[in-house]
Amino acid sequence: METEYGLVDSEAVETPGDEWEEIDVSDTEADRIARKRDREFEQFEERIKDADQFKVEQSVFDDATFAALYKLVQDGHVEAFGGPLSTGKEANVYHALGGDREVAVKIYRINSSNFRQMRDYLEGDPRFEGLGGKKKDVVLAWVKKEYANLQRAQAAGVNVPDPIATERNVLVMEYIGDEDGRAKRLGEVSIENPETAYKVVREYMRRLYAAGLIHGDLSEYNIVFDEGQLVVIDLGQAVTVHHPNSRTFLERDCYNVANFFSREGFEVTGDDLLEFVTDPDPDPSGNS
Ligand SMILES: Nc1ncnc2c1ncn2[C@@H]1O[C@H](COP(=O)(O)OP(=O)(O)OP(=O)(O)O)[C@@H](O)[C@H]1O
Repeated sequence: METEYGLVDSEAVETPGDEWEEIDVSDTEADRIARKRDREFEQFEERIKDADQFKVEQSVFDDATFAALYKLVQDGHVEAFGGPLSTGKEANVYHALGGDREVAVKIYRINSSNFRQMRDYLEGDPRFEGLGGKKKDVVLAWVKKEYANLQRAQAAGVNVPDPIATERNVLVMEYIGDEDGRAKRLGEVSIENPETAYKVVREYMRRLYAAGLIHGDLSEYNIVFDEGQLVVIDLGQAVTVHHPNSRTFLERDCYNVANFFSREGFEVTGDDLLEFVTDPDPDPSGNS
């Protein structure tokens, strides 16, 4: 069954009828179920490979990635895939229909991922102690880290996409955007009141830091504007305060954010922002 989204509807995977299955008397029920599942998976893989939005990418998605997508469909987290929202070096992000809402599906590439840099970002993180240097393990840990970071940020009161599920190298999260497309980045909109926006971002950074996390790549590119709200995205590289370079990452985030808002007409320095973010009891009325 074709859907407007492409065709990865689990319902659409034809279930073979008994008539074309030759029953081998030596088969156990478990064997038959396993064979049926294999066939359904093969059909799913063929359909997804043929879907327009994946055509250019099929060479980079290995069988294990298709199996992960299939599992997410079976578990009801994804019903049908839409088009790509972003095609990056490490991952592609696709729009999709979830069980009851629109979702964003971020698929990391195992092979072309810059896993050495990923490994560096995982260093010192008590959640991933003992992680070896194998490329696949690093990428899979990274996906789990991104999911855990979203959960932690959300619990700390930071507006981030709701994390929904992970499976191997795939992360499913809430889609931030509307029928016209993904939410615009802060750098793509004209900000009416930069001071208010700055204070929201500043408070998000403080909450994140108080929860032991530093975004590590925060700028106008990773903050989006959705229905009057600012939402922080891309928490994959966010590190815990235990990371040996956490202070450097925090300073960089503060300078990037402060420079952006200064360019937008609200004068603030990276040092002012750093002081606010690391102050356990800051004065919220302060302008810095
Ligand atoms: N939950 C989401 N809802 C809607 N769009 C999203 C979502 N997550 C990511 N995107 C879109 O995909 C783009 C890339 O996502 P993200 O920054 O998480 O991935 P990335 O691989 O780190 O990309 P980049 O290398 O460009 O930083 C975002 O800029 C945004 O446009």
